[in-house]
Amino acid sequence: MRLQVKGVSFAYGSAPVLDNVAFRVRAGETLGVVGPNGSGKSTLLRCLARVLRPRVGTVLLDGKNLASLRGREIGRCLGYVPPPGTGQAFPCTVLETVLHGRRPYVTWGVSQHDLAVAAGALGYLGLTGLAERQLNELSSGQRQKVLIARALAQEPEVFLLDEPTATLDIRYQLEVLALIKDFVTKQGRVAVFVLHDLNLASRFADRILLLGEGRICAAGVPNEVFTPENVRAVYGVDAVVTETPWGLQVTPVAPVGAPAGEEVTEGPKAAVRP
Ligand SMILES: Nc1ncnc2c1ncn2[C@@H]1O[C@H](COP(=O)(O)OP(=O)(O)OP(=O)(O)O)[C@@H](O)[C@H]1O
Repeated sequence: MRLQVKGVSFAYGSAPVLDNVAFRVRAGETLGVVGPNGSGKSTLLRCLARVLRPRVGTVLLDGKNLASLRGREIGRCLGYVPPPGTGQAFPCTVLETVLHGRRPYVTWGVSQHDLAVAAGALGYLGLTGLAERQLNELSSGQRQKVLIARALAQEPEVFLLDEPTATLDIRYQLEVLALIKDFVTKQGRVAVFVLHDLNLASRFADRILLLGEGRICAAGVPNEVFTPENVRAVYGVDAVVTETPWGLQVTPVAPVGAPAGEEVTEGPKAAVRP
């Protein structure tokens, strides 16, 4: 399954938010969408998830216009996890919520296979012991894991995850992104995730899209995108970028224009101001 975004522009009313955004994600690839607050990341993901309709441009899945998908086909193609804190927690148990991810496949009743897939997703996220708990009685991180488990149970062609790790502890930040990357790579699917953590993005995204004010400022593999110049230009932050065995380490040092006293006085200064 290949995702192709062609010239997408979007405005809330008269306020433009996305301007001519275009990119492709190949089967088996993960794309990390990064950028400052308000740069349009969530809006882009909502356009891909069909929550919003782009004013201009098209989104194609294997050449098929996303706008033409109907009914169950949408659920089989797109697994969308909204950012933490979005919407109400319904009066459902954890298991019921995850089973809801099987809805695009269920014809008459829930099958043993559906139950096994849901149980597997609960197990991956360490939620098995919480299966009978009410969703609205969970912590925000636990609730986020349930929504990720529901997307996993959905086995979609394209995962769309908006800040999936924002409320997760460091263990599950690594586990969730590794799990999705592994699934996508092995099954030839696609994942697009919005992340604020540039280090996680560098580690788990094959390619990066750096958004600034609704436009693509840089795109490519992490080494091409996460340069001190790009971080400075888009975030207004001086940063040190170092290579580690686990991907790039982007260390924000100081906002551009900060008083001299707030800057680092030791370390690889040459990388901060090349
Ligand atoms: N429902 C809405 N109605 C009007 N304007 C909106 C709406 N949602 C978002 N916006 C505006 O659109 C712009 C992009 O918002 P968006 O949520 O896509 O940014 P983001 O990059 O995801 O930001 P953040 O990192 O803060 O989550 C912002 O200026 C925001 O104020």
